[in-house]
Amino acid sequence: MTLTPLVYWAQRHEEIFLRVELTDAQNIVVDVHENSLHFRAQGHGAKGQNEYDFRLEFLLPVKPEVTHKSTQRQVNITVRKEQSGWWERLVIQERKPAFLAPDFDRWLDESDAEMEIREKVRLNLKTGFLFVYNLVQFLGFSWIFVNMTVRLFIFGQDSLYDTFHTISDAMFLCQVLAAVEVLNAAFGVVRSGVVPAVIQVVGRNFILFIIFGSVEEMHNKPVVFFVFYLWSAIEIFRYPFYMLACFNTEWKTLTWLRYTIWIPLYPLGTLAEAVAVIQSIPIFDETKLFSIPLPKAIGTSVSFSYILHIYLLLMFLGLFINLRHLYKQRKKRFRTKKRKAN
Ligand SMILES: CCCCCCCCCCCCC[C@@H](O)CC(=O)SCCNC(=O)CCNC(=O)[C@H](O)C(C)(C)COP(=O)(O)OP(=O)(O)OC[C@H]1O[C@@H](n2cnc3c(N)ncnc32)[C@H](O)[C@@H]1OP(=O)(O)O
Repeated sequence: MTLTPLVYWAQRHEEIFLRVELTDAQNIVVDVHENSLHFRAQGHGAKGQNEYDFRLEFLLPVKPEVTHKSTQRQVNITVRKEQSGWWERLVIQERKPAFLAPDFDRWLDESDAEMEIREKVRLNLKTGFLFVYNLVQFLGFSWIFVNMTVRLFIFGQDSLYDTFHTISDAMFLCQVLAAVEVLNAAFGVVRSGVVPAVIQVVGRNFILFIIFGSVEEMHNKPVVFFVFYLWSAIEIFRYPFYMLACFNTEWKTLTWLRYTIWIPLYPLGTLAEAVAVIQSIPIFDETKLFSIPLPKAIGTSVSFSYILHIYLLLMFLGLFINLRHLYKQRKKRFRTKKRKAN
């Protein structure tokens, strides 16, 4: 005897979902023809182990291709609508068949489904934007790192003296773009802390634009090489890690590198930046660049080097905040991974 199983349904603008209440279904046949669907299978349904069968005459045309997946408890069928849109009911007859009921687990009304579409579009746009941003930064920092490495091999120590002239344009571009990371954190585009991102971006750009960019005497100092090399050494791992994260993918070695090599690089990078600041102090004193003029009664001007002394203190505060942040991120990442593995 052929029986009818219970069938639950829900829809989206593009597709129809059917859930057939049959456990351990076998020999499943689902035929879709113009407006109709015919299902046949053996399994355990409301009337025990038997052959179950049903037919639906859809309200509007559907595409002939159909996908179905059988789990231990049910058979899930997805049918694609011929034209995107919202159906006022599933079947052509106004009285719905007795075996058919709404699938409240998947049920959305039209406005909820539209919101779901908008959310999907928003997510796709966000992923696309982040992927392109990370790709551009990866290419920029890779160019910097490879260029500096090749020049070091070819010109040896001499290459330390002309880093600014050969690399600074690319570094300016990458570091200006890095301001996006502060905005991403501030507007919740990514789950980063705003304070660590501000410290990172403002800290580096201060060194790049004020200490190196505006003081010509700093351009041919070897410290530029060390600062640029240490900055780019982390970024050639960090950005590809983010690129994979955009697609919820990861490569274990890359994840390990992203969350580990900051341990030596961050203190070394801060040290190199501090050396640059210290080397620039006498130059600022001498040239009076950026000095703050005072009223005649008090004196001539306050040298920018006072600000630099304060900045040196801020650097170590910033270093502490970001080391703590990176340590927490590392612990969170590897703890979650271990838990998932157990
Ligand atoms: C206004 C007052 C300013 C005062 C300034 C004072 C100056 C202080 C100076 C301090 C010294 C600075 C020294 C420094 O410049 C030296 C160096 O950089 S040396 C080189 C070594 N450096 C590093 O290793 C640091 C590299 N930078 C970073 O790691 C980040 O910039 C940092 C903000 C420090 C941390 O990153 P974040 O908070 O984003 O952590 P995660 O990477 O774990 O990300 C969290 C989650 O967000 C996702 N995410 C983040 N960004 C993206 C992206 N672009 N695309 C896609 N996804 C992204 C990420 O996947 C994580 O997701 P989940 O939680 O799901 O895993």
